[in-house]
Amino acid sequence: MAIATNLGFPRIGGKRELKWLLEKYWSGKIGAEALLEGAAAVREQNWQWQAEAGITQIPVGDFSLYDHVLDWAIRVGGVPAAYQNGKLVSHLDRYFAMARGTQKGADLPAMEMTKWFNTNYHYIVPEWSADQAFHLDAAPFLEEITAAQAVSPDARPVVLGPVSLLLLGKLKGASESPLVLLDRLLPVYQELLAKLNEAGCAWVQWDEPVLAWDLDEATRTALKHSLAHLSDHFGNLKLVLTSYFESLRENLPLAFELPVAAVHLDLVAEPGQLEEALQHVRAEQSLSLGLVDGRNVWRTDLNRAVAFAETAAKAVGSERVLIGPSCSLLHSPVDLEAETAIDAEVKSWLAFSRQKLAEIATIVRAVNEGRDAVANALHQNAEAIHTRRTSRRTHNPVVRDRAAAVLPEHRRRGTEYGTRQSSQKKRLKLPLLPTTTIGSFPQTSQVRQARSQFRKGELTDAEYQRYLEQETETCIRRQEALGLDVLVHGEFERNDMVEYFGEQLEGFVVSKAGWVQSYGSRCVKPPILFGDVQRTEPMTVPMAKYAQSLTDRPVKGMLTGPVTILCWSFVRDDQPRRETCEQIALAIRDETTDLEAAGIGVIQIDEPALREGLPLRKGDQPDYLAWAVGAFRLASSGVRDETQIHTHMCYCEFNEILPSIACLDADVISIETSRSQMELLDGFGEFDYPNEIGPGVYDIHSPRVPSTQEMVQLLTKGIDVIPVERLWVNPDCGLKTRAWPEVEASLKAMVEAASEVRTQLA
Ligand SMILES: CN1c2c(nc(N)[nH]c2=O)NC[C@@H]1CNc1ccc(C(=O)N[C@@H](CCC(=O)N[C@@H](CCC(=O)N[C@@H](CCC(=O)O)C(=O)O)C(=O)O)C(=O)O)cc1
Ligand SMILES: N[C@@H](CCS)C(=O)O
Ligand SMILES: [Zn+2]
Repeated sequence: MAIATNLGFPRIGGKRELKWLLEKYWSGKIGAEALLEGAAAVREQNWQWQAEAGITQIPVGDFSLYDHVLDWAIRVGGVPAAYQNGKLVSHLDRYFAMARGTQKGADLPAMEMTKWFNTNYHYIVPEWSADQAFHLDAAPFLEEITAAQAVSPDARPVVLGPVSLLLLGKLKGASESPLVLLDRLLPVYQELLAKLNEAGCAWVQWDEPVLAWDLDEATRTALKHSLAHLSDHFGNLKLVLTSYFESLRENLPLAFELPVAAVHLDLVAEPGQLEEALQHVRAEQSLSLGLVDGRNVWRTDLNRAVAFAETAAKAVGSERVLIGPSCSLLHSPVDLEAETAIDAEVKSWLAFSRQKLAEIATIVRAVNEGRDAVANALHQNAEAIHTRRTSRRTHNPVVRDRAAAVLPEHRRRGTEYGTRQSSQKKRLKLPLLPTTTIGSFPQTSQVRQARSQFRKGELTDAEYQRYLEQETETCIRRQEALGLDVLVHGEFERNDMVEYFGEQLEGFVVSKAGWVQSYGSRCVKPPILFGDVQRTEPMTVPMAKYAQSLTDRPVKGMLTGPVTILCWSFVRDDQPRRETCEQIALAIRDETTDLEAAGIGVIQIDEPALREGLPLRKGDQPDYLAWAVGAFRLASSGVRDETQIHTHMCYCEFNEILPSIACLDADVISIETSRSQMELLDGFGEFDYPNEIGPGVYDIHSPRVPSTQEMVQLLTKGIDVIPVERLWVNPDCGLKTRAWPEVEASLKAMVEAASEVRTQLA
């Protein structure tokens, strides 16, 4: 009998219960007990939903109060020395100090956060030390297992394997790989396996997501070594080795060689790997088939999925087949049933997490009981798949003709950067080291509430517009008073920098409650890109014009770039991403040229997700970079020389893609650098980045107000690397998550720092 499994469920809760609990706890409105009780209720609900849907092996340990990588760092004793501070009294104080920093009692920054593979989820980067000692700290995990077993006896613990855990972290103060710590870490995993045996677990999900990467010999050896070493301690446990987001490719033979009871295949990333897996699966091994897309929202083609499952079952026997999603459902919204406003036709094409569970159960029944047992479900599914495939809404000839007519000159500015720079200098008349910000200003609860009231009809369109204009005007006046050189309108009208555009572009629908965790309590609601994309009217021009009408200083037009809109949306899977990106680029190009025509002289096109979209395998990267850069250039190059194009990037290591960043040919790029004390900028210097750069001089992720002097030092460092006439002064990223008092204080210090450095240079 094939088994229904799941690799992980969204932890934020159907109504973002965990978000509200966390934020209340952080603001002191509730205590630890209420937080933990509330979190346990969300976890329990998740298990119930999964069990009711017919999932036998429900995951346990996938839930987290903030981040599962942080949980595992702590479970193996990886609390950096600074956080072993006696002033952090409780386990929770320490946990959240590591996740978010603290200024209560101890003064500690947050640990580094970065992207989880190629997703928009961010994890906390474990910090290992050369003298790292490990010990098992898994009591809460074991308690969770007991609680899950009460819901479903075959609950399956999710363990982040030792090789991935080490490699996802950084070994501080050493140039060696964190894998040098592996032998010290393995006894902790050995102890954990003993506890899982004691708990009566049968299967364990052994996540080694690094298998999705190109692996060097050291990592391959580490995987072999770790599992060979631990296999003596498996006892009754059966390990399913899991990786996701990519096919296993050349790592596939290695995965099946390892002493594991099953290997998981992300068959959404690459269906073709099933055939190869059937060649390598050993007689005693099972196959875990990731047939339901865990990170997108489309209904699974069940007839096709069942055919795959049947092929596997025929080859190895259905008792050796596990069926599940391609990856954890962490990256999917919770429940499509909550969506009462999505267009009925599009809704019939969608499946969120709860619907995906039902799909898994249907595939399993089809394999175990025969297709007839689920004939209705298969029939309905086939109809939905057919209407989606043939709908006119997914094929707009006007859009397709326009995309087909794009010529190389549409991706080139009229002249070289040097010529443009002099036209822009003449027009903008900016001082040396111009100061600016990245776009958003605080999204206060009043701003969000006004939007919420407008949506509920409690504010009229005119009232809401007036409110937004007032906020914008206040923001402009504050920037003028601070003495910033290039202003922004503040983005008060935007719920999110991608969803806002999804709401306005044809080819998208937006959900009401399709939240996905981005980091900690912060969530995003990716718009759903189902069809051909077209702009029906200007999206940002009226607000940009209004903001510019308030001041003599230049106000930057603010757009999100095509690659970022693509990466942060749920994107159609019926055509190559490059084609979809090209359509978005054309829509943004229209907006760019309309902003220019409206008199906006500086236009920023944000591309913070350019790096995130990079394929995990090196061999696939050049192709992606070529079309992604091409899309940005298509979006940005329809303007005249004197119109200055900015771009912005954050949350990533840029150095490996520097040549592509230079190819974007933006006149100015602002980048996140302050957390690395401008180290990132060294790459730009060494590479001899040709255009202007604004390295972030302060970290916007923390409420801490930086001093003028520290920013003077950072700028001085910047001048060592980049010619001063090409340097800009700005924060790391937008200020939407911050509060006004700290924003004003920080920007005041930033403007002072720029002016002090100008004086030093005069
Ligand atoms: C730059 N980042 C972004 C990423 N991805 C995006 N799609 N967008 C990004 O900006 N990835 C990388 C980073 C991740 N960073 C962040 C930072 C901040 C957030 C965030 O603050 N998210 C908000 C939700 C934002 C939103 O869409 N809000 C809506 C709905 C607001 C809401 O909940 N309204 C309540 C009432 C609120 C009240 O009364 O106060 C309601 O309707 O019930 C809006 O503004 O209209 C969050 O809260 O998590 C995300 C990623
Ligand atoms: N313009 C956006 C970019 C965030 S990456 C902002 O300022 O929030
Ligand atoms: Zn940013």
